[in-house]
Amino acid sequence: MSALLETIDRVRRDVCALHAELTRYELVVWTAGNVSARVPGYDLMVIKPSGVSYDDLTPDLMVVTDLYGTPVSSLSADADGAAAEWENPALSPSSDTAAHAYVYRHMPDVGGVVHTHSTYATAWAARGEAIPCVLTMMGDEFGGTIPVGPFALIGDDSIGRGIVETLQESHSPAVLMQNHGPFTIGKDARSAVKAAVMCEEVARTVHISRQLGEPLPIDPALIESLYDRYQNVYGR
Ligand SMILES: O=C(CO)[C@@H](O)[C@H](O)COP(=O)(O)O
Repeated sequence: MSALLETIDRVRRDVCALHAELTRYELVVWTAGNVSARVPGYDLMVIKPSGVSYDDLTPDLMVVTDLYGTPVSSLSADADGAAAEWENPALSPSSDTAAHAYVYRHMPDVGGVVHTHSTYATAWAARGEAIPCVLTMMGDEFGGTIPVGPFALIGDDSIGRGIVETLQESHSPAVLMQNHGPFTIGKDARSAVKAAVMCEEVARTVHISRQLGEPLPIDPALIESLYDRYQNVYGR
């Protein structure tokens, strides 16, 4: 099997397995939400099919598309110059494919994108309110506030434009798309899933904190320091 086909195989298995993390952490219900990953070295991505139950997702149902969201099942030349062909399922890619594709085209360091409707983060999105950085965990993972992106209709690249415009100037790997829910990015799909899990966790904690009174802000210089340690030292 060619290196490209092996890579597609691996990315499909990873993307499929990561969808199980969305249900494990209760970030989605029914068929809501989606995970995608870039196929390293190629202008290709892998994303879940639209409207399929999480219990029925299998690696071979993950759809390979180009970075405009069009399903593709062959390349005339892989990295070695050889033609490659693979099977795509007879299913449409996720309704958010154009949004994910836009992110990959405009943020070359992003290798994974995730969308959930996790309850607390989506509640903040419904109010169009950014989550203030009042927890060390937020300084660590998000490097500041989790911002709100614009309202955008589903289906074309409007959501993608909102994600890129909002996150380009921020440390945060998460954006709360107004009236919709969180979208997260990462160097790979696993990191984007982690950001989605963390986003829900801090959305819940800050919400509860606000029921008790006004959460205490953290000095921006200390947030930078937390972010730097977590991103560059923690776990090394
Ligand atoms: O909110 C949305 C659409 O943006 C998604 O969460 C959908 O609910 C899931 O759509 P598919 O990925 O199954 O098309």
